[in-house]
Amino acid sequence: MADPDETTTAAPNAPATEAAGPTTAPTDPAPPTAPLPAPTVVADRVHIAYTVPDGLGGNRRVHAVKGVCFVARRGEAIGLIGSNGSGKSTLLKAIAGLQPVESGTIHTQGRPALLGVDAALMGDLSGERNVILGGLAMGMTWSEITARYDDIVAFSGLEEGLDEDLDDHPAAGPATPPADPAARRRGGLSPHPSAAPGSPLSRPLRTYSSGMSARLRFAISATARSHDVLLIDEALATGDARFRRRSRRRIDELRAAAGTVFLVAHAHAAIRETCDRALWLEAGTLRMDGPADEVVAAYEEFTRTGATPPSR
Ligand SMILES: Nc1ncnc2c1ncn2[C@@H]1O[C@H](COP(=O)(O)OP(=O)(O)OP(=O)(O)O)[C@@H](O)[C@H]1O
Repeated sequence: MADPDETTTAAPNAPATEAAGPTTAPTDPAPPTAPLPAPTVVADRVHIAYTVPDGLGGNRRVHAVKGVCFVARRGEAIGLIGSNGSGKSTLLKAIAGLQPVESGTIHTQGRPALLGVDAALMGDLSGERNVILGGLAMGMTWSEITARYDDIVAFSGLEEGLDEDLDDHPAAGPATPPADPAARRRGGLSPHPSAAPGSPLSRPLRTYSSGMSARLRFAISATARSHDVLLIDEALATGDARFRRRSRRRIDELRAAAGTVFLVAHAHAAIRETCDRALWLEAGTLRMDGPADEVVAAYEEFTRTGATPPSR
């Protein structure tokens, strides 16, 4: 809203001739509101249910998402928070088009990409092979993966040392010799990638800490290509502060490229740092939609005291 004081303080600087009569401000003191950025995802009364065996030979319906409505716009980073089993991952999968809705609709603009590599990555395969697998799962072509492989690995930080992010403070030396990119190229990604022996990327994914595999997953999705709608599930939950900063920068870049980012994370710091808006789901229902700080604070209050915000 325009500040009346501010409007009047402009008048003394106006030329005397103009000051004598009714003044016409050179610019409108209350310019028309800028048009809202274009919607990228519109969820309209979305219900999603699973059918699961009831153990008695019949089936039981699990109503995971109940009548959720929201509009996401270009340039937004939206956190999804809520208790375990509240429907966050289900909603994310539905936005990605991987989970049918029972009723209601989800319209998406452009091409949504879920960090769907959770399902696709395989514990017995090396990190390097999982980069390829994850890239394919993200819809990249073979040549796109080859072209971006080094970026993905660099972003993950896995060749720099396991739990160090070397953005700001290079460690004295990595825990294992870094893979020689030239050697890896000689080995080629097709048909058999070959990370240097001893590199974390040569080890099976199941030997990674949860933080390491989270980094790899995030690196695959975030580096893969620019997305109109990027959906990230828990990727930032386990990264250390420096990795989170790097991730946040990347999310900012994606937003600057006019995409929309959805992030599911139990770590509220990640939501606060990364998102400007948050949706709070509880037992499948959208409890609150608003500025990330406010929604996280209300959710934290709820988890402490059971208090819920006034219904919308
Ligand atoms: N494939 C499935 N088959 C049957 N029920 C499912 C399936 N996936 C999720 N559910 C159920 O749907 C509900 C919502 O689950 P969902 O994983 O979406 O919640 P969430 O908020 O992401 O949980 P968390 O925070 O624990 O990851 C839960 O009751 C869950 O048990």
